Amino acid sequence: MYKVTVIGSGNWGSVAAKLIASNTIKLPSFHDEVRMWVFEEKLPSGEKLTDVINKTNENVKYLPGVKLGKNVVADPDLVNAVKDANMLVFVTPHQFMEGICKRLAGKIRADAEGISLIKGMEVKKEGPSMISTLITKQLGINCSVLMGANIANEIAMEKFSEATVGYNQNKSAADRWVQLFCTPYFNVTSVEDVEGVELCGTLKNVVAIAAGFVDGLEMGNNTKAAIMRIGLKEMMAFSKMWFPSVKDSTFFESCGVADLITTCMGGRNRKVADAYARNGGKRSFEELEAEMLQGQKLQGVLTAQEVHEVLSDRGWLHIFPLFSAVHAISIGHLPPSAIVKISEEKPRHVQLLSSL
Ligand SMILES: NC(=O)c1ccc[n+]([C@@H]2O[C@H](COP(=O)([O-])OP(=O)(O)OC[C@H]3O[C@@H](n4cnc5c(N)ncnc54)[C@H](O)[C@@H]3O)[C@@H](O)[C@H]2O)c1
Ligand SMILES: O=P(O)(O)OC[C@H](O)CO
Repeated sequence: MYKVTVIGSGNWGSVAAKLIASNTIKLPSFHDEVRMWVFEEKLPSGEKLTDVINKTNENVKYLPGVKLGKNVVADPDLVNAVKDANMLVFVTPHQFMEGICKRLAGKIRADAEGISLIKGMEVKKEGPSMISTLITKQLGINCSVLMGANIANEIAMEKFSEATVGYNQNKSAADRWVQLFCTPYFNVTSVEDVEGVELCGTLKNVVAIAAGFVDGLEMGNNTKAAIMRIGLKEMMAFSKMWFPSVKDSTFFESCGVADLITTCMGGRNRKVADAYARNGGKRSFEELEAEMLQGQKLQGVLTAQEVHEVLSDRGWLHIFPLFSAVHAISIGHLPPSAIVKISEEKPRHVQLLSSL
């Protein structure tokens, strides 16, 4: 029997728990109960978020108005939440994963399998390191990934979308994850390319920030399409430079071009970057994030910084003018309008990218 714990309970974490719970209750090889670890916090009412989720079956802070399923049990104790589980679903903002893995090391079942829904990476001396790698190294478990064109609120309303599971070798684990997540409105397929899938999900957040700048400057659809096209080229080039095994075909799955489109049209990174540009860069991302997202977290600004670190370390910044501009603008070194200045570098940029 398989027992599932979801580690994380933000906007996407809550929707993931709902999707999974709708399946575990029907599939005989899974325990009905889905445990969801909650980073505990007090609500303005003075009540604890975990208590309210368990009382109302709703994550009133991160996914208000949506029932999670009676078989979802919120648990504020991380170690207790994972102790019986052999299928671990990781879905927190990426900056918290190092600490979470440290707390989980030695505390999980020996036969556990993991899947990461987290869009983000870490910076190591040798270059970018993916969150699935962090999980595998720190916890000693196999870790697949699930990414896609997945704005959580739309999936919570059961509107049709697709996602991609990325796996390395372990196809039977991938099949089990597909079975666990698939519903009539959430169509999941798998590809043997963990890094490719995870890099798509991670890097599209940087392009989404660029798309938000374009919207905030009211530059129109053609400019936004150009930014998305250049962004996709940089995503592919960056991925293949660091991970040569990444497959071109992965970029045409839901995790690739489809996620890039949805995130540049309707995501949180786009929304906050739009506000940043409208304010002429005078209000920081931190301030806008806190005001506009009410506890939800942006990943794009931090990822742009991480991308900048690994590229500058290698002297490769000039090959990635869009990624570089997003970072420089988001820390206030360039004005938002600099996002289209990359076109001036076009001949060199195109030449460099096509030589990769
Ligand atoms: N929301 C979406 O539409 C969506 C869709 C696909 C993927 N994702 C990805 O899923 C991941 C999780 O995003 P989300 O939308 O579920 O979260 P979120 O941004 O909605 O919420 C932030 C979460 O972080 C928690 N948190 C705050 N401080 C913490 C700490 N110190 N330690 C641990 N947790 C802390 C909060 O309790 C909350 O659960 C991210 O990588 C995101 O890119 C999100
Ligand atoms: O709202 P964002 O910008 O974090 O994007 C959400 C998802 O990643 C879209 O697939």
